[in-house]
Amino acid sequence: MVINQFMLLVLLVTLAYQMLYLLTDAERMRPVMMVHGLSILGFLLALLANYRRHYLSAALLSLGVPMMIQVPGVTYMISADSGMHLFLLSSGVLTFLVFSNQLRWLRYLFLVVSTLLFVLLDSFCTPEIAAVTLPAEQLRVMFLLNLVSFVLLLYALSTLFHGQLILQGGRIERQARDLAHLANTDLLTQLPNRRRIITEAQRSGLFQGVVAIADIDHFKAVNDRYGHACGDAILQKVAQVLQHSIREVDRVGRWGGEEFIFLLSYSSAEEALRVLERVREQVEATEVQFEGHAFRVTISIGMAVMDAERSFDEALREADNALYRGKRQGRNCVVTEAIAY
Ligand SMILES: Nc1nc2c(ncn2[C@@H]2O[C@H](COP(=O)(O)OP(=O)(O)OP(=O)(O)O)[C@@H](O)[C@H]2O)c(=O)[nH]1
Repeated sequence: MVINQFMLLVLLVTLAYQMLYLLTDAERMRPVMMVHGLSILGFLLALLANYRRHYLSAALLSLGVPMMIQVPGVTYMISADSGMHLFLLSSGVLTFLVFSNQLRWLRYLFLVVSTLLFVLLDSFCTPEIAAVTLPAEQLRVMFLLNLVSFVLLLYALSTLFHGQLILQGGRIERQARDLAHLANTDLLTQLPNRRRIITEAQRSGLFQGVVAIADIDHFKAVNDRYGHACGDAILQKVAQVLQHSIREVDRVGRWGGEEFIFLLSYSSAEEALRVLERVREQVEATEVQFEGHAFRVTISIGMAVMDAERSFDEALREADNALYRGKRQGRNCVVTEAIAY
């Protein structure tokens, strides 16, 4: 893509010069026009190679033709006083555009060859031995034009690399965000997964709140009777209900299997119990549609307070014990260490 754009640009500039010489000084500039003609042929071949996906040939032609044929050829014809050979100094930067990292030896080769060529042309191509004799004033104007073009070319290349860097940075940032999302999200329910919840609970430090574990009742029977896909649909629906039944400051995640976990920042256990009781009722009242059938499930919830004296792990153990008791007491209930609703 970049080779194509670069080639088209050089081709257009060369064609423009060719037209200018043809219309103004065709007789005198004939040797230069021959070099340009040869270069145009090379550029067309480079474009063709690129189109046919022969990328190495395209890369070699796209840098080889201007650096090894056009610039040295024209400099030799009209002398180094034209400043044409300055463009050879940009080859070091251009090689990064044309050759991939696997071909970096070609970058060094082009850099060395074009620098040597620059020194040779600058030392030996004087106006006295030039095949085309141009007035000193015209050579001076050409030198200035070539110098400005050379600086603009370097500026354009820096802008291009800078733009590519910004684009790449944005892409890496997006990929990192996507990866973090994938690593922290449960695929089926799209809730935060166990790892995310643990990280958040540990990050909260002396967090005053409630940990609760909710477990779908008799879920194995649903799976066995209606199939795993039906079980998945129920898990997704229950996850939605749980997510919508808590405040933004609270968290609910999938703990694993048919278990969900809550991190609630309520000031008292009674308040948290009221909220969890409402969650339980909402799940009970929700109808899950699957392949034309309607299903209802219930959940049992065990909860425990987490504070400065009771760590997340301890509170989690207690919530698990409470849940176990809730299951034994008949399910579809919210249980703490002391009270069952
Ligand atoms: N469809 C589906 N089923 C799952 C998934 N993860 C776990 N399960 C099933 O959840 C069921 C859990 O069963 P049990 O632990 O025996 O508990 P239960 O049948 O809900 O009974 P109680 O908890 O005592 O009310 C098992 O059949 C698991 O295969 C899942 O991602 N999708």
